[in-house]
Order: sequence, then structure tokens, then C-alpha cells
Amino acid sequence: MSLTETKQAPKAGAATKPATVFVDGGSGTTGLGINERLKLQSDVTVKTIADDRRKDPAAKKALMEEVDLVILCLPDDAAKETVALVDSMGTAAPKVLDASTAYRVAPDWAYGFPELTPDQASKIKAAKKVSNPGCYPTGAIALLRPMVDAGLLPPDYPVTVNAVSGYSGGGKSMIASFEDGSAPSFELYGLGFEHKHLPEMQLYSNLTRRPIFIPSVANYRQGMLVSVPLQLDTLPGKPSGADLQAALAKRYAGSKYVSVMPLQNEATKGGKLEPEALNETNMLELHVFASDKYHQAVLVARLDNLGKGASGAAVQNMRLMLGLSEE
Ligand SMILES: NC(=O)C1=CN([C@@H]2O[C@H](COP(=O)(O)OP(=O)(O)OC[C@H]3O[C@@H](n4cnc5c(N)ncnc54)[C@H](OP(=O)(O)O)[C@@H]3O)[C@@H](O)[C@H]2O)C=CC1
Ligand SMILES: CC(=O)N[C@@H](CCC(=O)OP(=O)(O)O)C(=O)O
Repeated sequence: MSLTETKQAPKAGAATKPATVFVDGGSGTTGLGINERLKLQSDVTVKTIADDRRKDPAAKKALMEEVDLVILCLPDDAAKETVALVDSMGTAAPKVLDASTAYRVAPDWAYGFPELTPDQASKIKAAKKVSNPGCYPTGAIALLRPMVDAGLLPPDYPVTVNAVSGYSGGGKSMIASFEDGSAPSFELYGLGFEHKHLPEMQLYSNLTRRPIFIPSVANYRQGMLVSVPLQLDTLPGKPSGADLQAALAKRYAGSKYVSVMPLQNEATKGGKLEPEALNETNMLELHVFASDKYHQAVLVARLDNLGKGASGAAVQNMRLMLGLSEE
């Protein structure tokens, strides 16, 4: 079998035997992003498959026998095929981190959003199979779950989630259509109420009523905003914008990758947000814009769809699964 290894120089004080990883689908948009990030990880050895055998199940299986963890950056059907291979390997099976949509609500998989609850990171650490969240759900769940847990938002509240993403969120084919000029400059989609991210968004936000989710894609490469508008006088106890901001700040206090921004209201005269500010990072910013005058608020998450929305989150989960320290 034809393998090549990319060994990184060990960090001072790092474990003598680096953890080993194989990225299946390493030449796609998410896979390339993960590989770029892995070049900076001195305590991880990346094992690669020969290009002409990258879709060959036998070659994949032989390589998976040699690694601690396989990261799947594949379309859903191909991810399911690799998971079937892993399941056939018994005790030689590596841990699996899947970036596709295939297993995000599967009960025997851990959901790879370490900030979901105080114990989610330890669940990810202990799991053999972890699903990496979708980019939009990362923003929506980060905003909604603390509201539901704090009793500010009833689980059956009629939630609406609006979002805009850069075109890299659609992978190689969408990137090509924007870069050759054949795609429109901006469009709404998901207008059939069936976007593939809805199940995970509802499940991990602890909502009993299916949200309405209207994403859009615009003519810039990467970065996204996910927003949830709220009429505050329809919520129990009629909370203020400051109450919502405080609930988020409490949940994410001490978090390395999630920042809760100061409240913006009539006093701060804010009112604008662009989607690209966190590109190339694993950061997620949560904003609360509110009007005391009109009892209205909009919660907004800002992230890089290829960072905390995909490859950055995958590397964060990988390090937890391999028992490595935070980056
Ligand atoms: N782009 C994004 O922002 C995000 C994407 N994801 C998820 O990550 C996964 C990958 O998406 P993305 O990187 O965008 O997609 P891309 O289309 O950019 O890349 C997919 C890659 O998988 C390869 N591939 C397809 N079938 C096989 C196979 N059987 N064995 C090995 N390689 C295969 C493709 O090769 P070839 O082109 O030669 O067929 C391609 O290189 C998807 O499940 C997507 O839902 C998750 C979060 C965000
Ligand atoms: C702009 C765009 O098309 N975005 C993708 C989502 C990107 C993402 O998070 O990926 P997953 O495929 O892993 O769920 C979409 O809406 O299908």
C-alpha cells in the first residue's frame, strides 16, 4: 500500500509518540482546511493515502488500521461507506470524527459542539464516534440552547433562524459556480422548509417545535451570520436584552472559542455586523442587539463557516478525542 507521512517536529515537552490521523476526503474544501490546520499541530502525525487510491475501500481500511483517528470530509453516502468499513474492523477500528450530515442526530454518536453544555467536552473525549456540527447549527444552537436552558425561551416557542453564508459553505461545486460567474450574487434557499441542518438545530437547542430556517448565500468566499429575531414581550417574564446577554455570558464564561459581546441597544447606537471578521479562526462571537423602546431583540452569531463551522471545530474535536491539550 502506498502511504506517505507528514511528520511534524515534536514540540518541547510533547508526547514522544504523536497521535496518528487520516483525513478521508482530504482534497475537498473541508478536508483541505483541516489539513492546513494539521500542519500546525506538532503532536499529530497525518497519514495520507495515494491519490489514485483515495476512493478505494481496501486502501482506506489498511490505512485506518494504522491510525488513532479518521476524520471524514466526504459527502454523506461516502461517509456512511467509510463508517461501515470502520464498523467491520473490530478492535483495530480507529475513532471516527465525521464532518458530514450523516450522523449528527444519531443517538450513539456524540455531537461535536464542546460548548453545548458543561459536560459535552468530556462526552466528546470519551466517544469513539463524533459528528462535527453543521455551520449554521453551530451559530443557532450556541444562541438558542442557553435561552431554553435558562427558561427565557419556552421549548415550543416559534423560533425563526435567518442566516447568510459565504459560498464556500456549498463545497467545490458551489465555489466553482460563484467563481465562474454563473451563480446569482445573492439568494435565499431552504425555502422548502427541509434544510438538512434543521434536525440537529432543533434537537440540540432542546426545541419541541421545528424552527423556521431561512439561509442565504452571497458572493463572498467565507464567513457567516446566523440570526434569531425575538419579540421580547412574548417571552415568559418579558426579559430585556440585558437578560438575554447575561444568560449567554453566564453559559460561555471562560470559553476559549466562544465570545459573548457586550449588549448593543439604543444607548450604544450599534446596528451593523459583517460576516467576515472571524475568517481563518475557530472563534464564534455571540451578539445581542435589543430595543428597550420596542421590546425587540435579535441574537446574532458570527463565525467562519470553514473555521468554527467546519475545519476549526474538527481540529478542536480531534484534540479532545485524542486526549491532547487545547490548541
Ligand atoms: N464546506 C463547508 O463549509 C462545510 C462542509 N461540511 C461537510 O463536509 C463534507 C465535505 O464537504 P466539502 O468539503 O464542502 O465538499 P467538497 O465537495 O469540497 O469535497 C468533498 C471531497 O470528497 C471527495 N470524495 C467524494 N467521494 C469520496 C470517496 N468515496 N472517497 C474519498 N473521497 C471522496 C471528493 O472528491 P471528488 O471531488 O474527486 O469526488 C471531494 O474532494 C460534506 O459532508 C459537507 O456536508 C461541513 C461543514 C461545513
Ligand atoms: C452555503 C451552503 O450551501 N451551505 C451549506 C451548509 C454548509 C455546512 O455547514 O455544511 P454541512 O454540509 O456539513 O452541513 C448548505 O446550506 O447546505
